[in-house]
Amino acid sequence: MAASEAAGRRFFRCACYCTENLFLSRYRLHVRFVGEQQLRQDYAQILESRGCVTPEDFKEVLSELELEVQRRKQMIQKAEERKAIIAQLYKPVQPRVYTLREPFLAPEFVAAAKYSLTPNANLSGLLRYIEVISDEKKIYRLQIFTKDYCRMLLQELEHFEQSDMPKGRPNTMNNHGVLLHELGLDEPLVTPLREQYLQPLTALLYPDYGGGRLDSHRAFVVKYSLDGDVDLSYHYDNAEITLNISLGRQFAEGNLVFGDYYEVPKDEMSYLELPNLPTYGVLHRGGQLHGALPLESGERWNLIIWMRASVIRNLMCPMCKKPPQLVEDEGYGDGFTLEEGDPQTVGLCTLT
Ligand SMILES: O=C(O)CCC(=O)C(=O)O
Ligand SMILES: [Fe+2]
Repeated sequence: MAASEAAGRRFFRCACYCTENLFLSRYRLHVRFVGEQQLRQDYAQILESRGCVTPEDFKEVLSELELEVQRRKQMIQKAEERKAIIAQLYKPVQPRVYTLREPFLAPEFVAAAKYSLTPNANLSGLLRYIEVISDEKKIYRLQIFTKDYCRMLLQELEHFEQSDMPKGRPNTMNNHGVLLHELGLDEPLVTPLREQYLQPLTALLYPDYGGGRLDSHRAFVVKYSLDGDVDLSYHYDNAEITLNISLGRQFAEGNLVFGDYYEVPKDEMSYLELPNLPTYGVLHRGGQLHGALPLESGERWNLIIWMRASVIRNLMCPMCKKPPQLVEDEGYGDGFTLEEGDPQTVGLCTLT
């Protein structure tokens, strides 16, 4: 895919990527960071309450944040370099998994998508095919892949993980996993999955959240193990709608936890715990607060698809909650678009 183009359109990210939602894993805190003074002013108290007490502790936080900002600024260029190297040198062990075929999908999922495409399809009709986990939280579950496909995909992902290919981090909070677009799985696999099978469902399930107007995504696999990431802090996603598919392997615990939608005041939080069922996917709104409890044994691999609708996010970036300040990016970027006649100016990302 040419830089900044996907299906003939250009996608962008929001400039807040370099200043907002920086995650300090040691203190389990997301912060905004533009400089030392602002950091002290905004976070000294909460950081102290979480154990950042000595001047050295604070210095460490500062250098960690400066490093992360540098990483983010260079990310676009690095991602393009990695993609080019992988395309040229990586030899898949399971080439079949790269191109979506209907037999890879669970029959109920195919039936739900086919039903949703019929002229009189409606929500109550669709709910005959999928499980409602929470009506109020709008969380749904259904089998997505066959067992065989999950096994083949895991074999491919593990082969890639063990190869000496360059690898990016799946997101700002997970350290272990695979970015699907870097591996070349976007165009032949995730895009048709989203367009032909997922969007018919999300159009009925989430009409007010862009479910019928999805036009890009970011897909990645997260891996949890006792010697890597074991859990995931509470957060919301940079997505309108998320699909989280459990791929396996053998594991104990590591349940997902869902709280309320991000706009709901904190003292009213209600929690829902959900085990990971291999081959099944959980659909939720990106703004639904969630996290993952600690894994107790084994390895847990989940495929996460952050689905995006530019018509929604162009009005407000879900991360900084302001109109997006557009910055050039590669591929689907973070899903923002610039429509013709749009008065917004485009900032160029400073690659330092
Ligand atoms: O651990 C999981 O399965 C959830 C991952 C997740 O929420 C995310 O990557 O946004
Ligand atoms: Fe998430």
